[in-house]
Amino acid sequence: MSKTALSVNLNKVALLRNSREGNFPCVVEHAKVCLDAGADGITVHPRPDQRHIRPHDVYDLAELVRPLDGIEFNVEGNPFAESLGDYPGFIELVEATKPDQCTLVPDSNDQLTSDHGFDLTRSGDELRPIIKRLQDQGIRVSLFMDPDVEQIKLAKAVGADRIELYTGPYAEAYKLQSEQLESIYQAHYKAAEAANELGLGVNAGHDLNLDNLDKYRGIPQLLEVSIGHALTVDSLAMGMRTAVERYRVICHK
Ligand SMILES: CC(=O)[C@@H](O)[C@H](O)COP(=O)(O)O
Ligand SMILES: NCC(=O)COP(=O)(O)O
Repeated sequence: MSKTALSVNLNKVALLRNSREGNFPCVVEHAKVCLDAGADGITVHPRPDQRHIRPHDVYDLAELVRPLDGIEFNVEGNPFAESLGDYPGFIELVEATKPDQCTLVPDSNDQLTSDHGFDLTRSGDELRPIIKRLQDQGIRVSLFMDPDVEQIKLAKAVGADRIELYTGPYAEAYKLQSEQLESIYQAHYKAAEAANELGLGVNAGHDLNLDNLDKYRGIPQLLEVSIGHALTVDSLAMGMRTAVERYRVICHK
């Protein structure tokens, strides 16, 4: 099994920082801790309401990661998110910071968190020029998708480089050890197989943790997982360096 890149999502470090004036905890300093501990990349999800990641975080992290060989910066968000206050609009922010990868996510501004993939039968035509516009600037484009083979075929048709499989329902089924766990896992397995056959890279994320990650690594040719919420909670108990090392061991075995 080839290694899976671990991209640490720092949204929740920013959430804690935003709960007081000032810059404590510092997002960039925690990115350095994660990278020193062996993370393969950093992910952020700048939302228009700036509940956690703010535009300057994206600039700061792009500057930190850019010179680091083999380390990637992944910026996730709603491609149709418009400017709001000093939030410049998602695509504008991505174009200004030029991350290695941009993961487009169909989130509305009022969502608590990301909870579904794209329906490309509805948004595919709108996404196609956005995908090309980012790719023309050297940015790899990934689409946040549910494990639906027909939708995965549309992701290829609109020109995506990769998909990110939304693992929320898998994580929930794993936590409950529900009867649906194996069927959900098989749906992800089949979606990844279809993506690989189409030449789409496979990423995954949302609610992955130290319990459910090992099983999920059985997904074929899983290139990257982005993990933030559970890893940050784990960091409260064991420290961020140890937490990242624990996730890295699973990702790289
Ligand atoms: C797309 C996804 O599942 C996560 O990348 C997302 O960043 C979670 O967003 P919150 O951290 O705002 O819940
Ligand atoms: N794309 C998933 C991500 O970046 C982090 O999701 P979570 O681990 O915070 O649920």
